[in-house]
Amino acid sequence: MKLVIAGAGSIGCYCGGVLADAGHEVTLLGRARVLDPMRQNVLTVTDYSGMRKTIPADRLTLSEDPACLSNADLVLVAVKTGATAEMARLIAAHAPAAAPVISWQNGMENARTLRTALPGRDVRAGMVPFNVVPAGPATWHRATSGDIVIQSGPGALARRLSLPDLPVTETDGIEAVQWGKLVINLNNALNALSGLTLRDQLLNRDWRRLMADQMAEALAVLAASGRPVASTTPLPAWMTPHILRLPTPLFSRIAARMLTIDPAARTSMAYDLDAGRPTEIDSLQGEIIRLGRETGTPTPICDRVAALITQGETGPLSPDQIRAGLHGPGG
Ligand SMILES: NC(=O)C1=CN([C@@H]2O[C@H](COP(=O)(O)OP(=O)(O)OC[C@H]3O[C@@H](n4cnc5c(N)ncnc54)[C@H](OP(=O)(O)O)[C@@H]3O)[C@@H](O)[C@H]2O)C=CC1
Ligand SMILES: CC(C)(CO)C(=O)C(=O)O
Repeated sequence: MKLVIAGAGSIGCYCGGVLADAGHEVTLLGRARVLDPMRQNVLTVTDYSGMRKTIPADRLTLSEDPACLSNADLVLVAVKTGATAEMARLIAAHAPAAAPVISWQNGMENARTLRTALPGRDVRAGMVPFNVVPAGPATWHRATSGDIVIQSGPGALARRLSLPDLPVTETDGIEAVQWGKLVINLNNALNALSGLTLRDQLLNRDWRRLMADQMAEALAVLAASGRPVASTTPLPAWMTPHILRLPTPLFSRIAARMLTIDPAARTSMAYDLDAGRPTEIDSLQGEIIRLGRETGTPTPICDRVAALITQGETGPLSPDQIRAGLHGPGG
């Protein structure tokens, strides 16, 4: 299949590399600062289990020119939320109308944005559960596990994309899966503000309590608004806050898989915050805050975390420093 990855960054380069290695014709549409090191060398993708693949540049099409979208049988969108509207405009201008477009992005609004800009096209939401971090020039490392899920539709796309190293499944209930992922992604901002790796954050009970309280707040909002939530981890969504609050030795035993993380892994928002790039806070905490207002459900922790990020706080902060600014029941 001819795949154009619209947004060559962590997710795009990792998944693009694995798909190209398996024989797909992959085009990476991205920035010169990302593509040039690949042109000079190879694309390397690695994972937590020791997998390592090197894909020579001549096995890929690397382009900064959106006209490369005209070559797509399928477009996989992997830009950050703030860049989706512009990417949607480029897809509308260049990609064949028959090429399905799948969002491999976090948050609820990306597929909506793409659908609005691409009326009549097969636009699907998707969910990437795992973390990918840059690990050197032209090298991306998958730090956690999980299978990609896409919204079901014609063309057996999941089967055609799925690989042993990159399983992809389809679901009729993608909205619930996306909400389940959003609840997990609320930690992106806490991780960014903590200055810690995900593993060190998870091994600290004060951080886990704050993560749990924020997650419980979001689950209450989603229940009040009648939104479906499907867990994207081996634990049911409602149980996760309780597990997070356990003492560390018990948590480490019960949630061993949560801790199967590369020691250096941090959330995608941590990289954005460190680099001074816009964050996805409005499509993560922002979604919960908006639904909280609609349903009259308090969201003090999401309010506080969103305010810190929006005001330009870069941390590192402690859980107590974050709680210190809380108003209402979470404080
Ligand atoms: N990283 C992760 O572990 C995970 C990320 N996700 C989600 O996946 C999505 C992508 O995240 P991630 O891979 O981390 O993002 P990155 O920021 O690493 O990659 C996106 C890349 O796309 C580039 N880009 C943006 N607009 C264009 C354009 N018009 N033309 C060409 N290139 C463009 C960006 O450049 P520039 O910065 O210059 O705009 C950037 O290099 C997000 O929604 C994220 O939440 C989901 C699961 C895990
Ligand atoms: C870390 C992970 C996989 C979950 O929060 C993620 O989605 C991200 O980094 O954006």
